[in-house]
Amino acid sequence: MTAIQVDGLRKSYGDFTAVRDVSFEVAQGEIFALLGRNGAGKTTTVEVLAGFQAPDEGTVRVLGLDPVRDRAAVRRSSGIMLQEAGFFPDLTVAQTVDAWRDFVAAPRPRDEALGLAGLDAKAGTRVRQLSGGEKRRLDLALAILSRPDVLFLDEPTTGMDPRARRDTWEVILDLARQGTTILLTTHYLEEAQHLASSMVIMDRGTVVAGGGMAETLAAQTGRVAFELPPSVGLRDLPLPGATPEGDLAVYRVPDPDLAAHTLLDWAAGRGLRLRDLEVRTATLEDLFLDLATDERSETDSEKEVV
Ligand SMILES: Nc1ncnc2c1ncn2[C@@H]1O[C@H](COP(=O)(O)OP(=O)(O)OP(=O)(O)O)[C@@H](O)[C@H]1O
Repeated sequence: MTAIQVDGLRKSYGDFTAVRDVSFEVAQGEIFALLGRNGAGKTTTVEVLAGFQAPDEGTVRVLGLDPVRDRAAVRRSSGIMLQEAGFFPDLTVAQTVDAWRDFVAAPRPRDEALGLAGLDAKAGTRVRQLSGGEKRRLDLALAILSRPDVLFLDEPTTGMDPRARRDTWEVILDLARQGTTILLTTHYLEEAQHLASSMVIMDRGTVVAGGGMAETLAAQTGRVAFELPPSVGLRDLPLPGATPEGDLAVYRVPDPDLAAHTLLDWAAGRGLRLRDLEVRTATLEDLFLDLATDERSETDSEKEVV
């Protein structure tokens, strides 16, 4: 079943169009990543989905409901963790959770929410004494208080140390396993690759890539790089298509393992060593950087025309 549906979304601030013709769907229980550079339109999209802003054009549905028209029902079944939460600095963590519990029907017990967010040890600490990463955890504790069916997480692990980030990933995966649909934005591409089964990449308000995470990455080329042995030229190599990058010969190929085998066999037959050999399947970061490069070359060619 589709939990989140965005179809032809457009949202402007005055003359500036922040989101243009954005469409995607998120299945129930799925973790979906909304990716893009600063200003791409991710937060705007999340705010429309959460009913904080009305779309200018297009249709948005959360659990089949219109977040603006059916605002109360959408609020009841969704949780949201935005980038800047307003806390009362003098309340303790426990008092903050208790205050929020008053606004939620059938909330989780306080200790359960704090436990899930990894904040048990901080219950008695005043909010103003929390670190940046701990504040994000408190945000998460509040967002999951109502056991939401749909959870919007806007950069949920910003400011967390690597351990806390991994712990938070476990919480997010656990929630998804229990059936929660999760839409997250993040600048940590490793995080998106680890958590999400589908994604879209936005740039300047539009979707520039998207689909299933595994399928999208499988369609990307991997990389094989090594230092060219002395007195060997690119043309001597057994596979065509190598490009020079400094001292390295670099292949971008669909099956980097196979290419590496061929190259190693060839080198062994000649008593050569392939120093600094690196064999990598494509990562989300490669895709992201490739898109950025394409865009730069587009801009360059536009400049040439002008
Ligand atoms: N209230 C507003 N008024 C005017 N412009 C806005 C407003 N909110 C956002 N924008 C602009 O809309 C664009 C998209 O912003 P948005 O916050 O959705 O991007 P984002 O992808 O979440 O970026 P980041 O990764 O930096 O959080 C930006 O250029 C931003 O300056």
